[in-house]
Amino acid sequence: MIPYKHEPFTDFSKEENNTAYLEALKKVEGYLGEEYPLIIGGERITTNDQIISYNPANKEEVIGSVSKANKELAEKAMQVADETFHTWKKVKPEIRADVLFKAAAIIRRRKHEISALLTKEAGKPWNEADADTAEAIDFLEYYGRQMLRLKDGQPVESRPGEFNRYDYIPLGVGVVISPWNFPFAIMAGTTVAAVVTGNTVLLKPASTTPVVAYKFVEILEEAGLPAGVVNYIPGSGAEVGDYLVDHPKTRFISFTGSRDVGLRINERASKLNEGQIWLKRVIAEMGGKDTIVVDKEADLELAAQSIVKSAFGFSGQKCSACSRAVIVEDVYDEVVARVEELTKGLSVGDPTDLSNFTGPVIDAAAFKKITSYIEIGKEEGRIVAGGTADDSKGFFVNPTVIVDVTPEARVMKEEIFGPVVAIAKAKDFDEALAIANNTEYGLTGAVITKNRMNQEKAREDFHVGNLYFNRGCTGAIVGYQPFGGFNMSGTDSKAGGPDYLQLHMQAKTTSETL
Ligand SMILES: NC(=O)c1ccc[n+]([C@@H]2O[C@H](COP(=O)([O-])OP(=O)(O)OC[C@H]3O[C@@H](n4cnc5c(N)ncnc54)[C@H](O)[C@@H]3O)[C@@H](O)[C@H]2O)c1
Ligand SMILES: N[C@@H](CCC=O)C(=O)O
Repeated sequence: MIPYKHEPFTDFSKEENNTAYLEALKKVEGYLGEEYPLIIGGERITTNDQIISYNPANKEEVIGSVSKANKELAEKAMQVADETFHTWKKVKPEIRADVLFKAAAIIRRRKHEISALLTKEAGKPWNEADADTAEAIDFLEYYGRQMLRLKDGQPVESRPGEFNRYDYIPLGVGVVISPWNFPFAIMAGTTVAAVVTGNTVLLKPASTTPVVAYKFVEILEEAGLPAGVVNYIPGSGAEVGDYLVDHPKTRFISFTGSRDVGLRINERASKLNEGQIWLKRVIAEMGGKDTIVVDKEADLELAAQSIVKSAFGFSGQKCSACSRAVIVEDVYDEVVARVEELTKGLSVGDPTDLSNFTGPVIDAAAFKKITSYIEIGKEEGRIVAGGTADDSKGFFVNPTVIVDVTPEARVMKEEIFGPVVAIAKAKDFDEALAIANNTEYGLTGAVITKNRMNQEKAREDFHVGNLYFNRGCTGAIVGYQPFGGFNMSGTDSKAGGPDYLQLHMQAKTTSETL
């Protein structure tokens, strides 16, 4: 087994990669508008009620129509997953891991096609789509290897005349609920973590990006995953989501999405339903209001570049995005001026065109929410770049910089999830850190400083799950920067980290008297 190493990103300045991506876009365009059934126990089920997936850069373009599960079909999927659990849990961990390695190999071969589908379905620019696909490969390779490490449990002590063991066994049926913003990586990572540990899965992808999730389930089948281990059941969060979260046979829920839905799931999952004989486990990765702090002793060009890239990459639609910057007053004007200049140089447009830095936001609801926050920002601060939007063809919002806001401003405290960054001034580094900590979230943060003492202060006191020094606050790599946050950012489950798989298993102690 070769050691884990993360999947390299594609260099699109190379002619051959550029050509390959354009060909992949053509391939995807060749299958736009197709219909996709549910997959329950390997059976394809087509429903009259359909979810239509649109291209957010071109509202007229249908990516695909996907059958929509209702409560009855969710119940059928639950029965299948529950039955399949009894056979899948007996399959050796090595074989389960092999399915992941094979799936990684298939995705590697179809890498640009998957990424091109992300460009069309989620509006991801080439580099962002490429990173999403690479991260999915990383999850498969990393979790496969982690399972091989954990398959014989952990060592414990034994006294003379005694043989003690500490093993991990699977939990049961897991409901995996994934978001649209990493529609391949997070959907795939959360699914395979559950699968490789011996559980069966009901996969409910986000309704705006269900087609790429269907392609993933097909890849798992091709890799040899038995029918019924992963069941593909797109549907309404309110109907299918609530039904499965409440279901007495649900053993755990792996959710990634917004704070409000995460809280709802956590609350419902805590209630005992008739026939339920366990406490449901909830893994919840939720929102963020992530800050880059700029110290007075800092590389100011690096600071501005980091803010702009982390705020506006994929139109700020990352839980890790820099949606607030706090800059020490000595360097405030200089950094703000450079952020303004860089932002004004960004091009926004159809992400199929490599020359556009960023594309649309995901849908009409996101467009409305983000533009209404821009209006709030006009009252709370001063807009120095962007502030405009256009939804005539797709949902385009220009990267927006709001400066001179107070730490208590709504644009400084609430997750906007779009290309909007709010900037506040602090009198010194300590005040900057206090402002950075004044949200209910605690996901990512970055500090740009050359002052070692301030860096160490931040290492201790900046209360976020992922803290970065002298770089931006997005782009965690599986196995290198395990990802997850504190407080309202979720259960800090650290996807892509050494403790993640254990969340999908329970430990069993056996003790034999010799
Ligand atoms: N912390 C992380 O790792 C992480 C990663 C990606 C995204 N996010 C967060 O996700 C959010 C954006 O994603 P989104 O808009 O898809 O989030 P969302 O909460 O609207 O939806 C997430 C998923 O939950 C489902 N859902 C909705 N209502 C439900 C219910 N009542 N019961 C069960 N499921 C339900 C949706 O259909 C979707 O599949 C942002 O807040 C972002 O910060 C967090
Ligand atoms: N893991 C990603 C963010 C995932 C949430 O949107 C990052 O580190 O940028």
